[in-house]
Amino acid sequence: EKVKITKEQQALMKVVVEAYNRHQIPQDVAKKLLQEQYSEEENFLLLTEMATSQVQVLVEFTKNIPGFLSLNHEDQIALLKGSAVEAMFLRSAQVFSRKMPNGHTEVLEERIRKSGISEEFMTPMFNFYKSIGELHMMQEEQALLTAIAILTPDRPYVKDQQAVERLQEPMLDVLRKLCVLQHPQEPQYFARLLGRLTELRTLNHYHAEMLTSWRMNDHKFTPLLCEIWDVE
Ligand SMILES: CC(C)c1onc(-c2c(Cl)cccc2Cl)c1COc1ccc2cc(-c3cccc(C(=O)O)c3)sc2c1
Repeated sequence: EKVKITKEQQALMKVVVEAYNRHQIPQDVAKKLLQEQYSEEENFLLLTEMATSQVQVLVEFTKNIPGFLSLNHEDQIALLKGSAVEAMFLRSAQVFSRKMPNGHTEVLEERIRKSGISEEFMTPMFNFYKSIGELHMMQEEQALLTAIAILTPDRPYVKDQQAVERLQEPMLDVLRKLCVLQHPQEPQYFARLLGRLTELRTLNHYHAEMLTSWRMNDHKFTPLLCEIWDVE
């Protein structure tokens, strides 16, 4: 049957996409990736600064997701803590797939590869970046997929999962319709996007180990990252 995005679905998408585009890492912060030198220490410090800036951006974006601020306050925190790493993988993946004009892509890869992350995490991490790049996602899809990842009901410590489901479902609905309308030649496209969310869950586990090994080598994080990742 003819798929049609309703007026209210258009409005929901508009709010999410505008919030996604409005809240970005400040360009002077992103530009540092190109300027500073390349020691493992310098790479780690730069990536820590990017992640800290990204978490601030993520909090502002999340506050603009319709209904999020009406959730139970503890659940809001649980959703942010539970999705931060996934949202940052999605965000940094877009840097790779966007093929940044001013060489951010190579520089970011170089810095991630030389920041004290052990080899075993590089493969799954860069496989994910590659699989996102191959989707050539539109910004509407990126914004909605990030909102859907944040609104995952079964994160640890979420009390009212139904309330989160009620916010996530309309996002999934409009993303499904958008995929059908934008990728008519690829009926499985929506399923491929959701498959990325499953891949992100596995990256959470790798990331927890990355944090442990950084801490074992006495790497320091910022207070915001310590809070969101429950370290120190
Ligand atoms: C604490 C730090 C060492 C760390 O620990 N784990 C991770 C991580 C790594 Cl490695 C990979 C994936 C996820 C995480 Cl969470 C990180 C670094 O996380 C980040 C997070 C977001 C961004 C956005 C960027 C970026 C660049 C240019 C342009 C833009 C742009 O949006 O224009 C964004 S770089 C960047 C680095």
